Parts: sequence; C-alpha cells; structure tokens
Amino acid sequence: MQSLGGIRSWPATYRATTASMTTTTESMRKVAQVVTVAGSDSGAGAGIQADIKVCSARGVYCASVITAVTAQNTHGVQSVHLLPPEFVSEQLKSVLSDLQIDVVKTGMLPSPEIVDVLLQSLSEYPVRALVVDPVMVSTSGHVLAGSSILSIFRERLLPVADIITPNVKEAAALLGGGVRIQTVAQMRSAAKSLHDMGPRFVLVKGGDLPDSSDSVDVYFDGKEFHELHSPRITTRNTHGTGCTLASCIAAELAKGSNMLSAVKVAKRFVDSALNYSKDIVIGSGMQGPFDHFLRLKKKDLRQSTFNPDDLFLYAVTDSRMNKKWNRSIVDAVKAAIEGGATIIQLREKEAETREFLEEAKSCVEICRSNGVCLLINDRVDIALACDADGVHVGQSDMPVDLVRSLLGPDKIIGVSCKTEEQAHQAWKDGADYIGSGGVFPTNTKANNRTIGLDGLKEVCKASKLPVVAIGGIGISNAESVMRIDEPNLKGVAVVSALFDQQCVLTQAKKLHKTLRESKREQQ
Ligand SMILES: Cc1ncc(COP(=O)(O)OP(=O)(O)O)c(N)n1
Ligand SMILES: Cc1ncsc1CCOP(=O)(O)O
Ligand SMILES: [Mg+2]
Repeated sequence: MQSLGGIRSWPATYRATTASMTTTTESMRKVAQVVTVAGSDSGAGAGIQADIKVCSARGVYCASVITAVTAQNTHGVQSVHLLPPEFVSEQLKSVLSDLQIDVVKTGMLPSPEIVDVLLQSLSEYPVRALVVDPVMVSTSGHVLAGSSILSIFRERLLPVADIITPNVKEAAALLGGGVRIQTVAQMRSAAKSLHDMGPRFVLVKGGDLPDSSDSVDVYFDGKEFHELHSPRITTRNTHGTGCTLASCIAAELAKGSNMLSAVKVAKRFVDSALNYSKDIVIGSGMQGPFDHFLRLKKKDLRQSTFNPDDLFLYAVTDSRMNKKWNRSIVDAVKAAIEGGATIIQLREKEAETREFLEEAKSCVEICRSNGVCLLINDRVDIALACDADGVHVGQSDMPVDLVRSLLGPDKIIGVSCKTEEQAHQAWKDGADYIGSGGVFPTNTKANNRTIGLDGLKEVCKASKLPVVAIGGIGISNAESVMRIDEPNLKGVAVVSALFDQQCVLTQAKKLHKTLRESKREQQ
C-alpha cells in the first residue's frame, strides 16, 4: 500500500457501492467509520473494547478485527491466545470488502504473520489513513508483542502508517540499539528518527517520563515539532489510555480532521476522561479502566466539551492594535496559536459586522485545524453565524442565561466578574468560566475598575467555576498572578502583551514559557 499525502483513493468496490447507495435515496448519510485491528481485553479497559467505546463516544462507527484474546483484568494479563493469521485475514476481508472504512487503527499485532496479513489486506482495500499504536507491553508489564514483530514493523508497517503513537518504551524498542528516552529533548530526537522510518507523523507519548509535572507528548510532522502539554492527573484508572488516544485520533481523522487537530482533540478527550473518571472504582487491582462516556453522564452537560485548562494562555485580539501593527486578525490569531495560545477571543470593538463575520469565519477555520477554541467577545450573533466555540460577555452585555438559551448546551460561555456576587450569579446562570479583572491598571479598556490580586482571589474563592485573570498582565507580572495559588485560577488573558507588540509569536512563546515555569514552581 502506498502512503498517500492526504486522502487515499477509494477502491473500486467502495466507489461502486457508495454510488449505488447515493442514487438509491438522497437522504442517505455517510457515517464515519473506523476498524480497529487489535486484541480483546476481557476487562474491557483497553484493546478492542476501549477502541469501540472511544469511537462511539466520538460519534464514529467502529468495526473490529480481533488479533488475540487476552484474559485480563485490573490486576494484569493472566493469559493470551493468538488468533490464527488466516482467521485475522478472514475478518479483515469481511469488514473491508463491505463497510466503507475511512481509517484503520492498529493496536496489539502479536506476530509478524498477523502484520503480514494486515498489510496484504490494506493493499487490496486501501483506506484513507492508517493509525498505528505500536502496543508491545501492557500497563501491568505483560509482553503483548515481542521483539519478533520489530523488523516487520520497521520495514513494512511504519512506512505505510500515517501516524504512529508509541510511548517512550515503545519508541525506544522500535529504534533499537539501546536508545534511552528520559527527557523531552530525547523524545524529540526519537520522534525524528522514527519519522525517518516512514510514517507521515509521529506522536511520542511522554506519560511515563520520570520527574515531569506535566504530561508532555511530542508531535513531529517531518518539519516542525509541537510539544503538547497537559497536567498530570493522579489516578489508578489509566488502563487503556494509549488505545483511547490512538482510537480517538482515528475517529477524528475519519470525520475529516487534519492530523494535528485530531491529535489535539484526542489528547483533550483522554485528559477529560481521566479527570472525569479519576475516582471511579472498577475492579480491585491497580490498573483501573476509565469511563469514555463522560459526555452522556455528566450532570451538567454544558461543561462537557470545555476543558478549563484551555484558559492557560488566553489571547484576546484588539482591532486597533492589529491596525497599528499593520496585521490582519487572521495573522494575529495564527501567530498567537503558534506561540502557544490555548484559547482565542476575537474582541473587535470597532469592526463592521460584515467584515468581522468574514474574519471570524477564517479564524474559526484556523483555530479548529489547530484544536484551539475560538470565542467571540460580546457578539452572540457573530458567534452563531460563524459557528464559534462560544462567547465572552461582561456585566453590561447580554445576560448569560439568555446567551445560553441562544447558543445551546454545548457552546462555551465566559462572563466577566469583579465581585463575589457576580461570581455566584455566573454559576447559577450557566457560565463555563469567569474572566476576572482588571487585575492591574490597563490602557486597553477605558474606565475599568482595577480589582488587584486581592479582588481576583476573592472572585476565585467565591466560585466553583474556572477563572482566568485579565487586565494589565504580561511577562513581567504573570508569575505574581499565578502565585495567588487558587486551584480554580487556570491562566491569564492578555491583549496588549501579545498584540501591541512587533512580534506576536515571540511574545506568545515567552509568556507561555513564563506561565509554564510558574506552574512548575507551584507543583
Ligand atoms: C477573558 C475575558 N475576561 C474579561 C473580559 C471583559 O469583558 P467585558 O467585561 O464584557 O468587557 P469588554 O471586553 O467587552 O470590553 C474579556 N473580554 N475577556
Ligand atoms: C478586556 C478587559 N477586561 C478587563 S481588563 C481588559 C483589558 C485587558 O487588556 P490588556 O491585557 O492589554 O491589559
Ligand atoms: Mg463585553
């Protein structure tokens, strides 16, 4: 199977079937489809069972080709039974010759013969993308695919993979030669060496890195590296994390995402699921599974898609500043994201509606392809028209409960609060987060009372909602803000520190680094 630069061409059988289906009735809908080629986990935390749950949770149909059956629970793997390669081949044929599979995701491929039949099937029935999670050892330390598979992985599977998602141990095993991966710098170097083996994208997962307060994954596209940070979640329920991440990437690709966006969404999904399930008790062993269906179960469905950690570096645009520095909103947003902004708000007080809408649509596209949420300041109409991820309103803008009724349950709503009472009301009205400030004096917003660090602390203490600090914040004082050490203070929102600057990218990178360092100090 040749590795295609983007979308692979459909096999003739698929095109014929789709054509006849679409002529049958106009209303037929193509459903995004993944097949997982992996092992069964009787405890249902990982393997085929996890893959089906993830895809279902992400709205994607998931077929399964079973390579091995494991007797497994939260204590570990008790025994493994490999399926004959001919039978794996039969399953592949059944699925790929009938269903309209968009993406193949692989997990446990326990023998070279099974990898061989998979490669044969893929050459006969090409798909749009191949996601390879090179599963080798279970969470409990049981070998699921030994060194016999390494040469066929290196020589034949990796060259046709669109993305591979090894953890540091798997990356070291694939590279061979006693490579040690214990730092982010070594993860980058491993990602590059693995990329040289042929996959289009590499994600080296750093969850097992020693001495790291964050969980850092390194993504490499052949040219650029991205470090994807998320807070480490302390829980026993981590069994199946790798399968979940790879399946979620596959599901997002099947829905049409580009690779970076799929990876970011997947990482966010895993973090949210881990966080949501950190206290559940299933089984008596040390490797508990987690719950993939958080969206269905969360009492407050409104907050299910919003990750409070996205408030870490909140970039708020300003039309006057962009004009002054002669850059478009789109360029400003691109640079902020590249520099590490974790959420964007378009605050374009002077823009004409038509022009603003067009710019907002372009920004939605950029943000979506980078897995970053985009909110609109004040203008609920613009947010609806461009399908932004949400809105930020102040105390004299449209009331939050009305915004909620207009935007529906899934959009993000932020509200400005200076006082305890406003913070209580924000929760009652159904806001997702609070913007609190101005913390320090600012020229960006006229006639705005400064509340200081004490005022910020008061708002944080008064609410269960996540809070982002705003007003006069930049590289020189961001650390003092984060040092107030309130658990729901998630980050800083800045306008001039990014956009009233010659180089948005440089300033964003510096501010991101400052925030990371101050967070590390607190841990
Ligand atoms: C994250 C964030 N926090 C506060 C504000 C201020 O909003 P508001 O009080 O409505 O004032 P304007 O921005 O509309 O002037 C914000 N925009 N973002
Ligand atoms: C919109 C807003 N809301 C409270 S202060 C402020 C302005 C923040 O701008 P800057 O980061 O340039 O001080
Ligand atoms: Mg406002």
